Amino acid sequence: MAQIILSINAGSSSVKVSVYKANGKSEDPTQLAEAQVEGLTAPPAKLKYERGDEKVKGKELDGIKTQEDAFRFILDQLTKDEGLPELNHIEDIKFTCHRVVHGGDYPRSQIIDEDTYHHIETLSDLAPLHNAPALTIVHAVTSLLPNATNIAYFDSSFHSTIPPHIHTYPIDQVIAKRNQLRKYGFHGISYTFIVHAVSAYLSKPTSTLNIIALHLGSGASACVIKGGKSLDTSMGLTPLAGLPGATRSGSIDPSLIFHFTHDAGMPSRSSSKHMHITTAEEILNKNSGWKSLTGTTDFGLISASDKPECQLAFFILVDRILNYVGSYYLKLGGEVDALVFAGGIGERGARLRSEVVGRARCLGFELDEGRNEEPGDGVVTDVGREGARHRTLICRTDEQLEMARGVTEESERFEGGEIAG
Ligand SMILES: Nc1ncnc2c1ncn2[C@@H]1O[C@H](COP(=O)(O)OP(=O)(O)O)[C@@H](O)[C@H]1O
Ligand SMILES: CC(=O)OP(=O)(O)O
Ligand SMILES: [Mg+2]
Repeated sequence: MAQIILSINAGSSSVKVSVYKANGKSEDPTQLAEAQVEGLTAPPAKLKYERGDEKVKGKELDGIKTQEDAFRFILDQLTKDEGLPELNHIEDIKFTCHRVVHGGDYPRSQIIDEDTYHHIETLSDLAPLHNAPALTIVHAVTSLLPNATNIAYFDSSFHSTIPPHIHTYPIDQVIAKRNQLRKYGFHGISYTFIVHAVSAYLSKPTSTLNIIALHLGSGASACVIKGGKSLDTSMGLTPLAGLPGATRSGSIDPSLIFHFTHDAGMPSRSSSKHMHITTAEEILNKNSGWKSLTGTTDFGLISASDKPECQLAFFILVDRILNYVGSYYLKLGGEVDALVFAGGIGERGARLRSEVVGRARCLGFELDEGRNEEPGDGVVTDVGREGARHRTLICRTDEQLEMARGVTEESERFEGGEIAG
């Protein structure tokens, strides 16, 4: 009997679910189908579906507003697809992997039992756009797919190698330790994929790989990776810090919010029994970023528009990215194998890459504009000018595949024992 893995990636604006057939421990699982509901922050949500040659793109969906709605819709689509007989018996779904953004101190993936579930719930306040929605999907899976073992993969785990002088905030350390206030960092499942893909592409062992990686999606972050490990990243205690995003401000002067509204410290409308966020957090997480500047969360539209507000948003992102490229280059002492673009904007935003790399020329990064415009669809593509001092790459990151690999490699750690081919 084939063992089926469902890999579920709940982002802030999308839910992506990939279905895999396991091929034993040492081989990558085979993808059978991938469904994606995107645009949850820019309704109507849209469906993208791929199974073999069958492709649906941009189908508008009514009434799909939350990550849970999106997941339920996708599961229905998958189990009803006659071209996907592997999912006709849902009891064959052995593992469901869930991307959980904030994992606190968890250094690696965990089976989601009652304790883990509640621990993830307590971290919801620190990732208000992510943890609670991911748990609604875990909850749905337990009732819809009772035979599946749920495993959480944490975005924060990859950054457990960040040293204390980088992850410590200069505040009272008694309070910092008691309340676990430090930099955690996120997008780590994506950065793990990027490390493996780029080291294979460059034929360099991961332990010697030095890169500056940019994961630019609805949430955007930068990461400096030294010897294959995270040395620093732009997100912090929460995914709000660092680069701006679709609805997030990114880093601002912390005092700003008290000048913005007198209600900053009051509980927000989004607070619930399990998640407590203030008006300040609500404003900075949900009503800022591209949405507040331009009225759209779609960076593709922003990049293509010559409206002044779109130009402003576009160059704000360019500027903030350069802050990290410059400082991370220093942190690597100039020993950089590549600058890597990933995530929806990083992979599809030719104009953004061109503006960023053009300004990083003094560091030795240069683009081949032709390849930048039409990079093809390999997992890793070199878009740098031949002969440039450092390479510039695009990596089509795949968080679902990274989680599914994790399951097949470590299946004996999880309930259900060794994975079969
Ligand atoms: N051609 C494009 N140029 C720039 N950005 C794009 C383009 N196409 C899509 N995007 C942007 O990619 C972002 C979504 O990235 P993705 O990584 O899929 O998001 P998520 O964080 O939800 O996983 C959206 O802001 C979308 O507008
Ligand atoms: C951590 C984070 O911001 O994730 P996403 O970009 O998927 O919202
Ligand atoms: Mg994402």
